[in-house]
Amino acid sequence: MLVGNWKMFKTIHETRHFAEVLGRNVGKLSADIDFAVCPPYTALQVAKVVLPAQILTGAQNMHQAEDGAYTGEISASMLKELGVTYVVLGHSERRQMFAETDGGVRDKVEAAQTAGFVPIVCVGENDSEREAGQTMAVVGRQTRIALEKAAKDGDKLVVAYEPVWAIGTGKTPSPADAQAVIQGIRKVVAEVLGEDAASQVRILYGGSVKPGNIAQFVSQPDIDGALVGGASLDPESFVAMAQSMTTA
Ligand SMILES: O=C[C@H](O)COP(=O)(O)O
Repeated sequence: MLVGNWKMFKTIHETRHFAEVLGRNVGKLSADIDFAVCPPYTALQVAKVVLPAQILTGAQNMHQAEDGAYTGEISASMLKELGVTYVVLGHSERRQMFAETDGGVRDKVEAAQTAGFVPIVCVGENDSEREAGQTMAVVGRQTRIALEKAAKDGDKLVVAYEPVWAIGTGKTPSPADAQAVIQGIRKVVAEVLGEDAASQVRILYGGSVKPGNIAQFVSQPDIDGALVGGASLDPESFVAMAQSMTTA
């Protein structure tokens, strides 16, 4: 699975251009890979209309309430109308800069699944937690709490392991280190949701993924794909990553 998280980049006009370029390159995309892009809310509609059908869309966040006085927030029913398939939840930028909590992510996961979306739950340790040897404790806690109210169906869930220190920095863990953490996350999914869900759930790696390094991550046995920020903004780079995955 290859997911582009565009963060606060791309206008409607820029999204249309990306989608048109991908449309011209659709023959290069393997049918064996699930593709998605997660544009800003304002560009979700044009992305859905112009992207090739093989590329699904995702939102970058969602409020857990059905509606209400929540200035600046967006609900599941609003995203439904936009044809969204996935919702990224608990991204470290939301945890760090917008005070998202483990319990809040758990409530959003439940609300997103109830609405029929597949949540992409992000977990990851920061630099000091890593240096203190707390990586598995942190991602284990984040995963366990996020899934407390989740469906026991691995097809309805994606988890993304994104070490905070690797996001947008050009630094990455070794593929073996990423594999070890993701294997640990899969064990936590098994504890919370059962073995069947753990074997079905897709667990992605994210953090400074590029066309030149994606193959070494997705060729690891427990890594089912990548959640990509910066390198997903350029359509040629998106296609190059898809092609590297095919040969991995
Ligand atoms: O959601 C995506 C991640 O934050 C990774 O971002 P990056 O590929 O720019 O490091």
